[in-house]
Amino acid sequence: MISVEDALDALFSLVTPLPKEVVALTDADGRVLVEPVTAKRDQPPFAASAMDGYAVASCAPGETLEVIGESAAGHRFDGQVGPGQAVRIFTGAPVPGGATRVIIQEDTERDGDRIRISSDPETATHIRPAGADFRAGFQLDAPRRLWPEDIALLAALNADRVSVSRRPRVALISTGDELVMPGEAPASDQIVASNIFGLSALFTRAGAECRVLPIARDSVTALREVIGLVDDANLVVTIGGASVGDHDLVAKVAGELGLERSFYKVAMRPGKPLMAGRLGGAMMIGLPGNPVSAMVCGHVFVCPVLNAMQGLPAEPTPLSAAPLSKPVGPNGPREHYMRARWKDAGLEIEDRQDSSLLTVLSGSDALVVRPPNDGPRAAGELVSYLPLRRIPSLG
Ligand SMILES: Nc1nc2c(c(=O)[nH]1)N[C@H]1C(S)=C(S)[C@@H](COP(=O)(O)OP(=O)(O)OC[C@H]3O[C@@H](n4cnc5c(N)ncnc54)[C@H](O)[C@@H]3O)O[C@H]1N2
Ligand code: MOO
Repeated sequence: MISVEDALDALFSLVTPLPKEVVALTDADGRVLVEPVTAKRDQPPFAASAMDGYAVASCAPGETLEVIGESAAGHRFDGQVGPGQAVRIFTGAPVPGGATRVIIQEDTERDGDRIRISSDPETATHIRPAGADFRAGFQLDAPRRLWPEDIALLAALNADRVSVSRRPRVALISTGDELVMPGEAPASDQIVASNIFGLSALFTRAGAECRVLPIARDSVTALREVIGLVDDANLVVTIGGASVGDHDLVAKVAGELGLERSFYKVAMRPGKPLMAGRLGGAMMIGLPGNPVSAMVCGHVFVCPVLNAMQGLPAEPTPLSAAPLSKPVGPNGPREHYMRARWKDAGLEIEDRQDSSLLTVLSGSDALVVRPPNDGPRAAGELVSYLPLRRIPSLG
């Protein structure tokens, strides 16, 4: 058995980065930008008003000024504003020459073409200088995964098309006589295949294009046939059949088909019977069948591999630190990824850690990572964790 760290290194050494492609900005969310994008002009391109009000050269509390024109967003006022004068202005409009500040309209009283400044106007200038957001030459660096906020920035940079990594093509294969697809009627000794759907959702979020192949039944012929359906995948992920039972055929069949095995078995919990190698032109990762094991390995191994394929740095999924809200006993010899949820400003490790419990995983906020042979930990002690849910605004 090798450590999680060594397994990740071995996986990264099997990765071939994918070529780039150009996509419309509307298709770029979640993709990995591989070429930097540079601003060709300042934003805002002119000094702009931050408020609705009046642009003035100067004014004193209680003074009366003459309104000589209007500057609206998209319609600048071309003249100059001088002492004793004001230009009606709206949020986002260019500030006219000569103006030093914008008086918000709440601090004025309008009477025909004159305004009277209140006795106590706000002192802020309410002017956004040209280039306050970015200057011509500003660069959005690559490689980076594009989030909605980056898409907004790219649009502001006037990029309608961007260079991103091609999506890794992932073929997902479930194995087992006991499995039926969701929606089908299971026999009394069958269950519904769940892993591929969770994994496919996870990998799609990691930028992959997933193809779910038919379930491979527990026979050499069936498994060979389904593996034969993999055509242009960059990564083949099998689920189940990885352990030592009589019906666990993945290692045997993949070996017969020419798998150059990199490693088998990792000192972690859950996820011990993980296998990886190169099969023809693709990388192969054999995940354990237990649903929680498969998902945990998806987070710990497959997502970093997909990131590296897309040109991101070959790095483990970053961990954070938080206090425990309840004590936990000592850990065994394998690195343990324990399901936990936020409680009382800390992480509470779930009592039930069996790797078949999807209800526990689905209700968890984090995987607390316990190093091999870690001692007991008291409430309040800091532990490392891998966050499972990252965007609170999405629920
Ligand atoms: N004698 C030993 N037995 C086991 C060991 C061991 O070291 N020695 N390791 C255990 C561990 S740890 C795990 S994890 C499992 C992994 O087994 P496999 O990868 O061979 O998986 P299966 O036996 O095919 O299935 C395990 C479990 O998961 C269910 N399953 C499988 N595929 C799916 C799917 N797509 N969706 C939902 N559920 C699935 C399957 O029905 C089984 O219940 O081995 C232990 N045994
Ligand atoms: O270690 Mo196995 O991956 O369930 O629980």
